[in-house]
Amino acid sequence: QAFFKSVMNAAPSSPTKRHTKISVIGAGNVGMAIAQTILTQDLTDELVLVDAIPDKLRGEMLDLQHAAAFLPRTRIQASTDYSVTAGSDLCIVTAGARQIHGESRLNLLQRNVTLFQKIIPPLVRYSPDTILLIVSNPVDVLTYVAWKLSGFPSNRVIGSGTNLDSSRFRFLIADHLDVNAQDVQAFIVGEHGDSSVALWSSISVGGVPVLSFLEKQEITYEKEMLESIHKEVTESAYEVISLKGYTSWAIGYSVANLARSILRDQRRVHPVSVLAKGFYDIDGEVFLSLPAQLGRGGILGVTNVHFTEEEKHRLMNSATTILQVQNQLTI
Ligand SMILES: NC(=O)c1ccc[n+]([C@@H]2O[C@H](COP(=O)([O-])OP(=O)(O)OC[C@H]3O[C@@H](n4cnc5c(N)ncnc54)[C@H](O)[C@@H]3O)[C@@H](O)[C@H]2O)c1
Ligand SMILES: O=C1C[C@](c2ccsc2)(c2cccc(Nc3ccc(F)cc3)n2)NC(=O)[C@H]1Sc1ccccc1Cl
Repeated sequence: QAFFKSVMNAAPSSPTKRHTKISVIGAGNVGMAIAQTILTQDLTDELVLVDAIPDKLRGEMLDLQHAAAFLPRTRIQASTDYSVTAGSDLCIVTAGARQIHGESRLNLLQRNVTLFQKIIPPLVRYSPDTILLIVSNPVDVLTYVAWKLSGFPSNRVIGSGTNLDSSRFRFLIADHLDVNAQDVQAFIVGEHGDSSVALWSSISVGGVPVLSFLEKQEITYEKEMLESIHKEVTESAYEVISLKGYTSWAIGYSVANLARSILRDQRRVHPVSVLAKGFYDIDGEVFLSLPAQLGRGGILGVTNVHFTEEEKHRLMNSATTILQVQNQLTI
């Protein structure tokens, strides 16, 4: 029998709310942290998990479904068959091969390119209008690979880039100054990881730029303090790896934050990996992180932020290095 008596003239569920579907490819440490955060924050109507290992995939799906009593209603599916991703608004790619002990980064990269050759075409085939958000490392090169394999316009291919680097940077600055990290704005740009570039002019606390209004000697101290904090961003990543073997929670929250800006058309500015060709004298087809506005159409624009000559030089170096790596790939 009906559980509820039908109510006369009950309004249909709001016809205006757009149905959203997110697919997460790779149900590992990172993919599951992203999936869990998306569910907790009620970011989608449908969540799909794809992986190459069927038992792990079904186990993760059942375990998340069993939390339904504590979560906003979300349809959760999982399959090794990419048809389950059909009609996705956003596809988040975290699939990656694990580094074999002693394996070169280039060899690992080529193995990940081979993985992408199997992952990207079916995602595109089943969701031709989707936005691709790449997390797998090396993320800047793999975002370029996804763009090439997808044939999508570059505004619909985004790399998480230095989004995690910047959020760690914001935490460390906030911790140093004993303020709330949400009141710290700071952009790390360029290449994700060890060679990233901290944009000093972008750092502000409670809307007050850190380096302005300081006397010259104070600026020197502040810059040395910020340089050491920037170095600690990388050191803390390696520390987490050495302590727990992987990272998950920070990348989970940072990527879910990108998904929110995209799917809710927030038009917020995030440091993410975009096709940098044409910006700051970069003329190669290379993806690097720049402060970019995110919305329902993906990358809506790239901010015209001021770079010092040194920052431009370091960005150019990263572009050259990445282009050299890309030229050695078979895509
Ligand atoms: N960009 C960043 O800031 C950032 C941060 C942390 C980790 N990462 C990267 O995220 C990636 C995943 O990290 P992890 O800790 O989750 O690794 P993991 O090994 O736990 O998960 C990777 C998953 O990919 C799956 N997979 C492999 N081949 C596949 C295929 N063909 N189709 C679908 N799934 C496939 C594996 O089965 C595994 O479950 C790594 O490349 C890592 O470097 C990036
Ligand atoms: O990019 C990663 C992947 C990594 C990591 C940690 C130290 S070096 C890389 C991570 C976690 C688990 C697996 C892997 N594998 C992997 C790493 C690099 C690569 F090129 C391919 C695979 N990486 N974990 C992380 O938190 C991030 S963020 C980070 C890493 C270095 C400097 C600065 C930052 Cl903010």
